[in-house]
Amino acid sequence: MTVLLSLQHISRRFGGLLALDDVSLDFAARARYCVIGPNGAGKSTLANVICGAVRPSAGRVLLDGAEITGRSPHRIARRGIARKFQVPSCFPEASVGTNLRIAAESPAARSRIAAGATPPALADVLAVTGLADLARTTASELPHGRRQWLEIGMALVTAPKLLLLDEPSAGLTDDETLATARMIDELCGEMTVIAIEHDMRFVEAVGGEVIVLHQGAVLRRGTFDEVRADHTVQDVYLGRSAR
Ligand SMILES: Nc1ncnc2c1ncn2[C@@H]1O[C@H](COP(=O)(O)OP(=O)(O)OP(=O)(O)O)[C@@H](O)[C@H]1O
Repeated sequence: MTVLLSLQHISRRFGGLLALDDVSLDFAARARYCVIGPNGAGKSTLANVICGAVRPSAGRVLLDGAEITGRSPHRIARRGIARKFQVPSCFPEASVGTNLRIAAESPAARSRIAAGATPPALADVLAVTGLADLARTTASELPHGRRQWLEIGMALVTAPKLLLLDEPSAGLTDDETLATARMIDELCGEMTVIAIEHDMRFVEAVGGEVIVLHQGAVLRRGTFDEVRADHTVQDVYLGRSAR
């Protein structure tokens, strides 16, 4: 496999608490992953380390073989890691199309183009995010699910190598949850997608590799079926929150 992102012996302490404990993970290019685990397992800290919001106490982060450990979020975004947070960050008074154009002009997008990346056409982004009929709609008028998709679209126009999604199915209807999983399936032809999730229906529908974190360490990684059948995973996580 071609490794896009490599986490090597990552630890992160917050005072006396070890939020990440010697985590080593490789993520392949153009693949999809879901990171699951109980509350406090270290999922957000892992995402924060990847995108530069949190500096690891130990270990290295490599993107395409180049070390990015401890770089600022802006510099990491310019290297091709885009993150969509749970809380929307689009411009509410601007239209869907304008929001996408603003994101396409961002420093991250410009750096990616300068590095030789080809950003997708806005029409393609509107199509893949299911927003083709809503390009002129003001973002604040979008229902929650569509606004989440706009946020994904705003990440896509920066031509990322890696798209990091924080609980992408939170607050979505069942249909929207499945549509988001299908969207990820389409996107991972172009980029790696890592979703931090709680909703096991979504994790199943995404269908990529599942990484289970527990107490800051990787408890298990495998297919959805492998992870679901694992007794330790059932004990620490699935027994409490799966269907
Ligand atoms: N900035 C911080 N300062 C102190 N402790 C922190 C900080 N960020 C995270 N932690 C602690 O690190 C541990 C892991 O937290 P993290 O948010 O990464 O877990 P999580 O798996 O994302 O949990 P959740 O599913 O509840 O969001 C928790 O015990 C949390 O309280």
